[in-house]
Amino acid sequence: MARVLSIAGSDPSGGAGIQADLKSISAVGGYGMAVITALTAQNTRGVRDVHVPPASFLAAQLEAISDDITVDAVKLGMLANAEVIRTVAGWLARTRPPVVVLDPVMVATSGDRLLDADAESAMRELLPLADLVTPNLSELAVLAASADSGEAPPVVAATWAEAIAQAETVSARYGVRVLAKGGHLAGDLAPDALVDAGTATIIDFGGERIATTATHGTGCSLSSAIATLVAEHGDWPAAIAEARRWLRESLRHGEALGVGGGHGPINHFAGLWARGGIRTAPMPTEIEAEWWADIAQVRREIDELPFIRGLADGSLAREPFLGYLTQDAHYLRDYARVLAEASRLAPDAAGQAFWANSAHGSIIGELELHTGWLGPEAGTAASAPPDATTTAYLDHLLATAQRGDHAVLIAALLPCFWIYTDLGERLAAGEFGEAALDPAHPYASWLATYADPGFAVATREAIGFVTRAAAGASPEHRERMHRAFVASSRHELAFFAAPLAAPAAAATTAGAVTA
Ligand SMILES: Nc1ncnc2c1ncn2[C@@H]1O[C@H](COP(=O)(O)OP(=O)(O)O)[C@@H](O)[C@H]1O
Ligand SMILES: Cc1ncc(COP(=O)(O)OP(=O)(O)O)c(N)n1
Repeated sequence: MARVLSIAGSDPSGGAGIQADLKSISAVGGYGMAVITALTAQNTRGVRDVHVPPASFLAAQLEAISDDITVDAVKLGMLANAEVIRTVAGWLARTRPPVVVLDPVMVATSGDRLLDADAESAMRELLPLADLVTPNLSELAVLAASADSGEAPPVVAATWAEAIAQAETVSARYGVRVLAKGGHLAGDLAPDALVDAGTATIIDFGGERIATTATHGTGCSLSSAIATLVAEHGDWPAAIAEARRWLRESLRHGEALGVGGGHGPINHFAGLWARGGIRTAPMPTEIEAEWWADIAQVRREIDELPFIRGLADGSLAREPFLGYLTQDAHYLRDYARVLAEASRLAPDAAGQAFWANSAHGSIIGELELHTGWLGPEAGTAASAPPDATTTAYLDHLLATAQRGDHAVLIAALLPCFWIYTDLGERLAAGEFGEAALDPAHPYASWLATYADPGFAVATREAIGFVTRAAAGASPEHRERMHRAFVASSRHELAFFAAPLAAPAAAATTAGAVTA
C-alpha cells in the first residue's frame, strides 16, 4: 500500500484541499497523510479567507513525517506564498520522495491570480522537482507564459490543440511531465493529455463532459489519485487512466451528496460504497469463535449421549460399537469423495492440496476400520448397509458438493474434523473420566486415533480454510456457509446418537436435520 503525503491547504467544506486528497488517496487504495500549508475559510460557493501558519511550523510538520515515515509519493496542492513554496522545495530536495505530483493552485475560479510575482517565480523553481504537474487551463497559461512576461495577462487556451501546445512548452522548459486538463474547456468534451517533451510523447485521454455542478476539488482529487496509483505500480499512463476512471465515477455521484448550494464536491467513495466497500467483515478468528459458540448446544448434547458416556468409561457394549464403526466406514467412503470434490473446486493450490490430502486420509481411515475393528471378528454388524442417519448425513454432504460452491462445501465438511478432534482431545484429557485413559480400556486403540496430534493439525488447517473463506465472503454467502456448517453439526449429533437409539428414533433424528 502506497504511503502518500499531501502537502496542501485545508478546505473545511471537505471537497478540495487536504480533505479531498485524503479521501482520494484512500478511495484508490493508499494510506494518506497530510501536512497543512494553509487554512482556508471556504465553502462550495467560494473562498472567504486564508490563514497561512508560519513556515517554521510547516517545516516542523514535514520533518516530523520524514523523520519517521517512508513516503512513497507526495502530492503538492495549495502552496500559498513564496516562503511556503521554498520551504517545501527545500524539504523535497533533501528527502527526494520517489513520486512528486504538483497540482499548482495558482489561479482562482474567478480568474484572479492567487500567487504574487515572487511566489510564481518560486513555483517555477519548484516545477523541476516534480515528476508530474497537473495545471488547469488557466494555470497552464501562466506557466506557459515566459517568466519575464511581466504583467501581461497569460492567454488561456481556447482549444484543446492550444492547450497541448502550452503543455509541450511547459514540459520542455521545466523538464517535467505535464497533464493538460480540459475540465474548463468549452464544449461537450473534457479531455486530458499526458505531455512529456523529454520523450516526445503525448498521450490523450478522451472523455465526454459529465453534466454536473459537483466539480469542486476535481483537480485536487485527480492529482492525489494519480500520485497514489503511480506509487503502486510506477506506470504513469496507466495510473492516469485509472485515476480518471475513478474520478469520472465519483463525478457522476457528486450531486446526489447534496453538499452546499454552489459547486459541490464529487463523491469520492461512490464506487467503493456501491461495490460493498462500506461493509465490515468479521475476522476469521471471530468467525471461528462465533460458529463454535453457535453449535454449543449440539456439542453439549453429544457430550451427554449414552454412546459417548459408554465409550468413555468402557461400558459400551461391543455390538453397538461395531455397528457405529460400520456406519463410520460407510460414512468415510463418501466423505472422502466429497473431500475430493472440495479439492477439485478449491480456488488455490494450497486448498486443493489440503482437501485432496484429507480425502486420502479418509480413505485410509476407512480401510483401517475394515482391516482392524471390522475384520473377521466384527460379526454381523460389519455387513450392515448404511442406516437412515448415515444416509441423511451423506445426502446432505453429497448434495452440497453437487451445488458446486467450494466455500459452502468446506463449511459442511468442517464439523467432522472439528467435533471429533474436540471430543478426542477431551476424552484423552480425562474430561469424561479416568477410564478413557486406561490402556486396558476395551476401545483404547480406537480412542487414540481421535486424539491423534496429526488429526488435530489437519483440523486447525480446515478451520483456517473455512474461516478465511467465510471472512472473505459476502454476508449472504457467509450465511449459506454457516447454515451448511450447523446442519453438518446436527448430523454429527444424530450420528453419535444412532448406535444406541431405537431404529425408528434414529431415523427421526436424522430426518429432523436439514441443511
Ligand atoms: N464536467 C466534467 N466532466 C468530466 N470530467 C471533468 C469535468 N470537470 C472536470 N473534469 C475532469 O476533472 C479533472 C480536473 O480538471 P479541471 O477542472 O480542469 O482542473 P481543476 O480542478 O484543477 O480546475 C480533469 O481530469 C478533468 O478532465
Ligand atoms: C485548500 C484548497 N486547495 C485547492 C483548491 C482548489 O481545488 P482544485 O481541485 O484545484 O480546483 P477546483 O476543481 O475546485 O476548481 C481549493 N479550493 N482549496
